[in-house]
Amino acid sequence: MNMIKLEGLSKKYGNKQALQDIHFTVETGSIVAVLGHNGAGKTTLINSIMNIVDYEGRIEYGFDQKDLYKKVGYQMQSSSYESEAKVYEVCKLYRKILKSRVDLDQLLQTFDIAACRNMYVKNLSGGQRQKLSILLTLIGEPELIIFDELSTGLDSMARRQIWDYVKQLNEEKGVTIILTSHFLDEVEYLADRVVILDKGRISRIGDVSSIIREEFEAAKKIEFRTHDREVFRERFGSELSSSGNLLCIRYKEEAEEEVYRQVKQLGGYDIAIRNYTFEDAFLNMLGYKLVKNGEISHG
Ligand SMILES: Nc1ncnc2c1ncn2[C@@H]1O[C@H](COP(=O)(O)OP(=O)(O)OP(=O)(O)O)[C@@H](O)[C@H]1O
Repeated sequence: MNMIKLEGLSKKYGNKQALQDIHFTVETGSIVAVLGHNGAGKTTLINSIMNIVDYEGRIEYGFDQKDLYKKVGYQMQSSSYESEAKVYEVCKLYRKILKSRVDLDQLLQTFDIAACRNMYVKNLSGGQRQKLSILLTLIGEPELIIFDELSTGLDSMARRQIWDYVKQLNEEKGVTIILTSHFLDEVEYLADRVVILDKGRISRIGDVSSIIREEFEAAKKIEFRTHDREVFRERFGSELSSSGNLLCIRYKEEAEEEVYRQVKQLGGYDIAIRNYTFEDAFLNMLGYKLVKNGEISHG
């Protein structure tokens, strides 16, 4: 069953074509990541789904469209709730507006911010604010939650924690999730399916695992250090690449033992055999490069 179906979605701001002919579906119970560099059209796509901007094309919902704001929880990039208010007051306000009966104390405990209930929102740390903004999307007990840049600005501990909350919500409560992201590790950890936007168009769509398989077939990689790169360059030619201090050889799975033996024999050390990741696939297919924190930009 589909939660969302987009057919020929396009959006222009003046002369600027922000989205062009977007087609895809979001299955109920799935996690779909929309990935793309700055300005690729991610927020415009989400705003169209939320009916916040006008657009051309068609969006079908797996529920009555008049219930959009009841069925969908939307965590926006910049939190719009009142930062001069206290945490518990904001939660109560949301519960009242959404006519919800959800147990706020329990939610605050789940998100590990019960101790902050009487603090002003403006005094929360970045991670606590982010947790609060996720908590607020849950008050209406939505069937679909949209996270726009789920973990931007968080440290690595807080990111992991937030990812686990999101996974739990999806697995235990069956909530459908759409998230936009710049982060490949986040997409690989969370998403069943990924939609890659490039300048307002879909450049690739598919399951995370099939994208990796399609990009690398049955290849794996062996990474290692060496004091003599030249000898490896001569032996492995174009199958050899380097990343910082490491050398990497791409090989077909059946050649594993032989490649390992040769790397050792030629003086490779700190040897590790790895599967290709979504990050490898993404960089390979689009010529993106990684910048700080694993964020992506056009190479
Ligand atoms: N209100 C607007 N008026 C004019 N142009 C806009 C407007 N909003 C977005 N754009 C343009 O549309 C394109 C897509 O923007 P959008 O914000 O959807 O991208 P994004 O992928 O969410 O980017 P980011 O990762 O930086 O948030 C960009 O070129 C942007 O400059």
